[in-house]
Amino acid sequence: MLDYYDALQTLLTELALIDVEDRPLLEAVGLVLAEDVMVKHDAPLFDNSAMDGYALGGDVEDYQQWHIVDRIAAGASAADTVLATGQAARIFTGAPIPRGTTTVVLQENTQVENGVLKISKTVKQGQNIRFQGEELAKGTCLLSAKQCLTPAMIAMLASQGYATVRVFKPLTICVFSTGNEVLEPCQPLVDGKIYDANRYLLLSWLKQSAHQITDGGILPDNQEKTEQALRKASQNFDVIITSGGVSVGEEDHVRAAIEQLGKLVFWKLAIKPGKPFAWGEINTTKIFMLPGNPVSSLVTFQQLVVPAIGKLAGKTIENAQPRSVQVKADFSISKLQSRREFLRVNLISSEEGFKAILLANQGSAMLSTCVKADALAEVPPETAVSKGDFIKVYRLDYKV
Ligand SMILES: Nc1nc2c(c(=O)[nH]1)N[C@H]1C(S)=C(S)[C@@H](COP(=O)(O)OP(=O)(O)OC[C@H]3O[C@@H](n4cnc5c(N)ncnc54)[C@H](O)[C@@H]3O)O[C@H]1N2
Ligand code: MOO
Repeated sequence: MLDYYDALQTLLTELALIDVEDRPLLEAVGLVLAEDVMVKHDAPLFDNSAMDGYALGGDVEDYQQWHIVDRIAAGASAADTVLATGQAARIFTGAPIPRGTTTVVLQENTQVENGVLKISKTVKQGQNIRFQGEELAKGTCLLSAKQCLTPAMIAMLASQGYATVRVFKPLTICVFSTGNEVLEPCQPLVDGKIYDANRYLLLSWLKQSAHQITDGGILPDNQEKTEQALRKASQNFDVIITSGGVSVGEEDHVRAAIEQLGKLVFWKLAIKPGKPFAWGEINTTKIFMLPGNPVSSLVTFQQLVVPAIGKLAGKTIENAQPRSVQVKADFSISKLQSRREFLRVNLISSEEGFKAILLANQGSAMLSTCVKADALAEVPPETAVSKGDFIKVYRLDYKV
């Protein structure tokens, strides 16, 4: 059986797609930046006031009162004003400070009578001024390539006057369920049949991403129809994801179909749940085949396919890795397992930091535990856990 981290490394090393395009900022969030972006303008753009108040000219310790000579609002220019010693200008947050300003005093700490300003609290030189370039200097790197664009990055690009940004193209992804037993939730329930959970899990998860997601429906347990549907999908999509029919049963047709159509890699992963997992290619289309049990689908999707999609979407191997944090176990496990376990846990905040509480019902078909869980706690093979041990958890945050 293959170790989880070896499987992850193989996927992240082997997979890459590289189409790029320029997109308006608001159509780029969640996509991966294709090139480094430089600081076009110093930030702040010009020396400006951090507060509503008064800009003061001259040495603040020497003076008790100032003559107000100007009023500068945000958006106005201060180019024509020079404050001499003993002069002040009414000023607002974000407004450019005039030349000669040595400090800005808060309006709450002032009194004005007949155009003369008095200050009720000691002020220091250089207070409440945001200086040009103190945050970012023109010509330095603003954002480095191959990271996923967050709303903060989009805001940063806008603040630098970028209207478009070069990103890796969104992926087109098609999701299928498989199996004669699987029904749509709108269909009447018949003996021996079950309602589809996996396709709804994967589609709703993926639809939160910036990629283009298509519902491929349910494939019957029929070799010819499975092959037909996958051949057609491979002509239209970058990525195909299936669930079910991947293990060793006679009615498991997906693997056989991919073997006919392209290249198949089948893994027995040393993880629980999620042992049978396959991936492959039909021409340039990448295919991921998840095990049918819903929790096995969820675990392999989060721990392997989400990182693989990240890499295909342009991320570096490092940025595509799933992120774990260390928390204290609030449970013990003495029975050793040969496979690495991903257990559904709640994370509870305590005085010693976050603790992982093990949920009941860890069976690989028990989806209700996923509804309650905050994270997947990892227990390495042949490892016991004692209450208070630090363990790795992967948050169940449904990100792509
Ligand atoms: N002889 C063996 N049998 C099984 C093995 C094995 O190694 N030897 N592995 C077991 C493990 S572990 C898993 S996980 C499952 C995975 O099997 P498949 O990927 O072939 O999945 P199916 O057999 O099609 O289905 C398994 C299970 O999940 C239900 N299912 C399938 N699709 C859906 C769906 N869209 N929504 C909800 N539930 C679904 C299906 O009805 C089955 O109950 O194989 C074990 N067997
Ligand atoms: O490993 Mo399977 O995924 O136990 O259900």
